[in-house]
Amino acid sequence: MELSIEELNKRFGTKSAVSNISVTLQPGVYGLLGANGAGKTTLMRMVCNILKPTSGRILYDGEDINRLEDNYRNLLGYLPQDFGYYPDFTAKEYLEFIAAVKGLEGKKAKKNVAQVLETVNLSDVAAKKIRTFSGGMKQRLGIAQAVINNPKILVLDEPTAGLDPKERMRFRNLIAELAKDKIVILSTHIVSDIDYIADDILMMKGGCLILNCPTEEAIHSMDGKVWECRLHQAQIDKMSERFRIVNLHHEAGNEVSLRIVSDTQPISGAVNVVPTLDDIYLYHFEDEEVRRDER
Ligand SMILES: Nc1ncnc2c1ncn2[C@@H]1O[C@H](COP(=O)(O)OP(=O)(O)OP(=O)(O)O)[C@@H](O)[C@H]1O
Repeated sequence: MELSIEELNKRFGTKSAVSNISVTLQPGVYGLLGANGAGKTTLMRMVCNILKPTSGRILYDGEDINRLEDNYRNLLGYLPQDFGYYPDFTAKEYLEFIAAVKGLEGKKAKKNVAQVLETVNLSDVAAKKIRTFSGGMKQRLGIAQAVINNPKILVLDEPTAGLDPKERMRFRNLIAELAKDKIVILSTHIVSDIDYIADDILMMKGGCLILNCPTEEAIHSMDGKVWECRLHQAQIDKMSERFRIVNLHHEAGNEVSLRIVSDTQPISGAVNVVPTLDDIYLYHFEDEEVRRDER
């Protein structure tokens, strides 16, 4: 199974939201990272064939997705950012409704509804109205509707927005479990959402794909660029003007320990440390709003 995105462009008037993206996806979890407005949603909507590209094409196993029509839709599961649910439906009613929309009927629909409720751990509350659900429960219901047809391609747009740390962890485990034999694309601007579960990192900036490689490789690309040092409180302002500070921790006696991303040693005495995904994000998005780990 292969999804090939070829020279994909999307313009809104004069605004280029997605610029010339080419990437081939195979089963695995792809973490789509980028700041707000980077073009993640636009790319995902094109992958789901909801939005037509200005130019370029997307092929599923060599066939243009436009030609596959309903067959392609049946392969897809999509959790949009603004996932709309019906507050007066129970979880079960809602999933039965989605199953019908997706063309599942009778016993098959019943079986799949029960199965996905189990998978997302909502069986106990299947008969409760969605309006009584917490944010995390609603997001899990969102995942359930996306996977009800056992899709080959699962597209999740900012699926952890509004979740508390415990829900985020549960969510990560759920995705890892669901990802088998699927192409999963998960967009986020929160690095920790994809830490551990993304096999590959796709990083977007200003509509362009600026990084496309296995997560391990992306992390190793930062080898020798992440530093730690201890400084006096009074030196911090100067350092933060000159360098990208990933982390800052106040120690005893007016000392501060700093984690810095820099191509060269920022200050004598600074030592190289093992990089993380957070460091990569900051390295590439120094000029933009940085929303890192919200654990
Ligand atoms: N329908 C539209 N009309 C005009 N401009 C649009 C439209 N949709 C998106 N854009 C613009 O395209 C750019 C990319 O938007 P997109 O929503 O894809 O980014 P994103 O990375 O998903 O950001 P976010 O995390 O905020 O959702 C933004 O500048 C946005 O304002």
